[in-house]
Amino acid sequence: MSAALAIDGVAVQRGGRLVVEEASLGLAPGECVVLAGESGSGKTSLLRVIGGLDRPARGTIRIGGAVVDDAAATFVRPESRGLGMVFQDFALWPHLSVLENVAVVIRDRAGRDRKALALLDRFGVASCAGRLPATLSGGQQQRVGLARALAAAPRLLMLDEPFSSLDVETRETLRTELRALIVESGLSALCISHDPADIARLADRVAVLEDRRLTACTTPDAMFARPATPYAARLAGLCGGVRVPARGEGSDAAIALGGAQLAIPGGAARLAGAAQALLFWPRGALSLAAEGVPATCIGAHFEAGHWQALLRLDGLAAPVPVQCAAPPPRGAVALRVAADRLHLFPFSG
Ligand SMILES: Nc1ncnc2c1ncn2[C@@H]1O[C@H](COP(=O)(O)OP(=O)(O)OP(=O)(O)O)[C@@H](O)[C@H]1O
Repeated sequence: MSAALAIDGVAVQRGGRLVVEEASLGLAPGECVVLAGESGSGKTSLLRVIGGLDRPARGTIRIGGAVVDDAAATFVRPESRGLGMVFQDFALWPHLSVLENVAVVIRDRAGRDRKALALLDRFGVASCAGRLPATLSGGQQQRVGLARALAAAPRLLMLDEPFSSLDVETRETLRTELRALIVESGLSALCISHDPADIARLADRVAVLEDRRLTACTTPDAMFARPATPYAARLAGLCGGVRVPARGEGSDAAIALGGAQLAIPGGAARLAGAAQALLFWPRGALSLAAEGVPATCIGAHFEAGHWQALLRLDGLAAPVPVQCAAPPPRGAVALRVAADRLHLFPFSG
């Protein structure tokens, strides 16, 4: 079966400069890929090119196996690409009712309103059918946006930060609904987001735009186990991001943490000669113990079912949160560090 989307060697230019130098990515039918990257890294620019709103400077884009743009003579217009698009700002037509916003996209005129109403019902906004978009809440407008994106029976759904302007609860509900829709309908989706919660709930794989390149697309668990960059470590939900002095010692890396020296097995290669490292760790790799790295507990808070103690360590500007069974007393504590679970990146800032 053809890939739902295949982009090959795509470069994108905005305002006369290359914002994406090289992007290659394939999406299998029924797969959801989250496209992440820092603000300004070119995510929207890449989505616009796939959607046919702009042309690539180089490369080839295929949808369902057919070339829709080859940066030369071949160009299939956006409305003929079989895409459903959902935008951050909803982009509903303000002068049309909710029902009309969805119905107008349905190609087959027979039973248009009935089909539009069924889609609105699926997203829980059928009761808003006669209203204008401006009279709806953000969450309701985004539900209408999803219904409209599906109305043209797309092969591929493209979403540009679809939940970013919604409150936490609506965001969580819509994420779950979208995931269910993708799984049940077999739709493929490419969703721009830099929210780790979107990755956790939606992504089969994650593609990251960094330094104008799309890095290898990987599953969320592989990204958690072996993040390629500090940005990927944050996205994957690892803790930390603290900067420490470091040096190579044979094949290991020796880091200074809170006045103690720790050896990270096999860390020298990852350090690549840098004198400082950025450290990340999975929750649980740092724990309070009877003996270990000296630290000072400055307080604790309860967070989603467990306690987090805030520790100050010598030489670190920011306090380090550490999960614990009960809040420890303030003052001197010791920290056990599972050095083999630390992730290390060279830092040269
Ligand atoms: N119309 C434009 N003309 C010139 N430059 C542009 C235009 N639109 C975007 N850019 C620039 O292209 C780069 C990529 O922008 P883009 O909006 O694709 O990034 P993004 O990753 O989607 O960012 P964000 O997460 O903030 O939405 C940025 O440096 C931006 O300033």
